[in-house]
This record gives sequence, C-alpha cells and structure tokens, in this order.
Amino acid sequence: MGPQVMAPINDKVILSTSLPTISLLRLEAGDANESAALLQACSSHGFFYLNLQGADTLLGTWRSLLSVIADYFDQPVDHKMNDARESDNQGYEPAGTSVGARSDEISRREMLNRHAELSTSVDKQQQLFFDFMGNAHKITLTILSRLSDALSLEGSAGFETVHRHDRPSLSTLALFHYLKQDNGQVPGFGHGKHTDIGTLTFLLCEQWGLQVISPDTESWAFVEPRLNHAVINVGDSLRFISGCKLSSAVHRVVPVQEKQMEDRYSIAYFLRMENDVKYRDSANKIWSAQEWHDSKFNLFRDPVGLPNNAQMLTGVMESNEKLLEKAIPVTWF
Ligand SMILES: O=C(O)CCC(=O)C(=O)O
Ligand SMILES: [Fe+2]
Repeated sequence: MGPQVMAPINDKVILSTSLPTISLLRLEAGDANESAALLQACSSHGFFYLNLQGADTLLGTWRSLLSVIADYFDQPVDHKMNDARESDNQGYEPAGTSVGARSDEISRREMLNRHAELSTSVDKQQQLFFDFMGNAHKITLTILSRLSDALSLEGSAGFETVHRHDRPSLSTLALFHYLKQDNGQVPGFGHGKHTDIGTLTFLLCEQWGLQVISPDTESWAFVEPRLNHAVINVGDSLRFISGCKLSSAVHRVVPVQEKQMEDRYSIAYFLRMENDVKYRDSANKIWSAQEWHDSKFNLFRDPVGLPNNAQMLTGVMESNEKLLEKAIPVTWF
C-alpha cells in the first residue's frame, strides 16, 4: 500500500507562492549567485524549496521508503509498540504522545555503527533508511557550507565546523504518519505550531498539510507539495548561532479540509549541531544544543505553563521583531 493522491484544497486556503526555489545542482557546483539566493531565502522566509534534479538516488530511495513506511504504520499498534523506546529520537511513538502532534512517528538517530534496533518489519529495510539519511545528511551539509560562504564565515567560523561527523549529535530521521480522520475515532490531526529545534530540516512530502507563517502577509499559508522538490527550513540552533541573521520560521501541519480525508506520510531528516555546542538564544540565555533539544522536547510532551513557555516552542520567534507586531495565539490540534 502506498500513500493516496493529494487532497484537493478548499477556497479558503492561501498558498505560499512566494517561497523561493533553490537548485541543489547549482549549490553543488558552487554557483555564487545560488548561494546568495540561498542566504536571502534563509534570512527572509527561513523556508525554501530545494529542486532535487540530479539527486536520482535519493528520489529513488524515497519512493521505496514511502511504501515501507505505509506498510509499517499499517501494523497493529501493539506490534509497533515493540519498537517504542521512550526516546525523542529513537523508535516508535504512537499518535498523541506529544501535545499538538497527532501523528504516529518512527525516528532513528543517525548511527555511525550502521545498526538500528527495531524489531518489527522495518528492521529488514535498514539499508534503505541509512541510504536516505546519508544522502539527506550530505545535502544539508552542502547547504550549510554554502550559507557559511555567503556569510563569509571562513575556517573555524564556518557552520560546518560544529557539525563534525565523529562528534555526538541528535541528528535524526523521522517518518510521520498523520492519521486519516474518517471514522470519528481520531481525536485530532496535525502538528501544532512550532519552530524546529536544530540546524536544518530536510522534508519530503507529496501531500498537502504543511503551513508556514508567511513573512509577507504574517498569516498562515499552505506550502504546495512539489514533485521532486524537498522543503528545507532553518531550525532554532542555526538561527541562534547565526546571531539571528537566519530565521527559523513558524510552521504547523493541519488538515486541508475540515477533516483529514487521507493518510498523510512525510519524511524529515533533522540535521542538528554537535551536542555540546553553546549558543545564546534571542533572549540572551546560553544553551548547549543538547539542552535546547531536551528542554524543547520536554515542553512538547508536557507543556507546563503554556502559553508562557510557548515562546520556546516557537524558538522565541514571537518576541523577535519579525513577528512582534502580530502575536499569534497558541493553538493545538
Ligand atoms: O510532516 C510535516 O510536513 C512537517 C513535520 C514537522 O514540521 C516537524 O516534525 O518538525
Ligand atoms: Fe517542524
């Protein structure tokens, strides 16, 4: 079983037509104009389409993975619970574990020893997952070094130097299944509004549902799924380490119609910094990358004191001048 076709959108939907498109081929070739366009995209929107032309291996692996994950999530919950690890970046998490996220999820930390402990059907597909992670990792590192170039960050000032291969990080591949709401039993759908924790997120999804706050209109806009394009966004850690020159845009996942009429599948590779890298958030507090990660995940699970803590979910973006004028109420699905 593979994912179903995309849902038609309704009239009220605003499309984000202004998202920039960056070419992976041109970034790989070191085209300086493309690096400048990348910097512009990451400073203004914090979100862009990455044209994957030329990345045939990755696109092929993605096709195979889509049917593997659909089959995986199709298994009974009891069986999938054999893979539960009570971890934010390893194993299975059933829908509703984190506030605002109504999705089944399977995540795998990038493991250099090339071995993952999963007992259910996906165990046999380990190579596919590692191939995908390897490719996504390489692409996100290319983006990162082009951003360093465009910001003239040379040598040890470059962003790549805090993403060394042999240092522990919480980089993760996550596979999401947003459940169809056709039988009235699913309490909610989607992913509440947030910014991503880490450096860069590489997202592949051919179905509707992702929304960003458009910097042009300051209101929610759907990101149109585009064939052979990934959606890349800047996370909090990169925003902070860039001295807030780059934006970690607020986004969420919602049904396109009143209810979610089809199962939705997405794959995200979260590139994260080395655990002990330190940075200042925009409120001037110092964090290690791991502390920021753990605190934000604790909040996702148990949002004590929301909406006071809501600023952290959105990477303190709402106290940033970019969104200050129009504070958006915290809503969950
Ligand atoms: O599933 C998606 O399209 C996006 C998921 C997301 O934003 C996240 O997991 O951080
Ligand atoms: Fe996200």
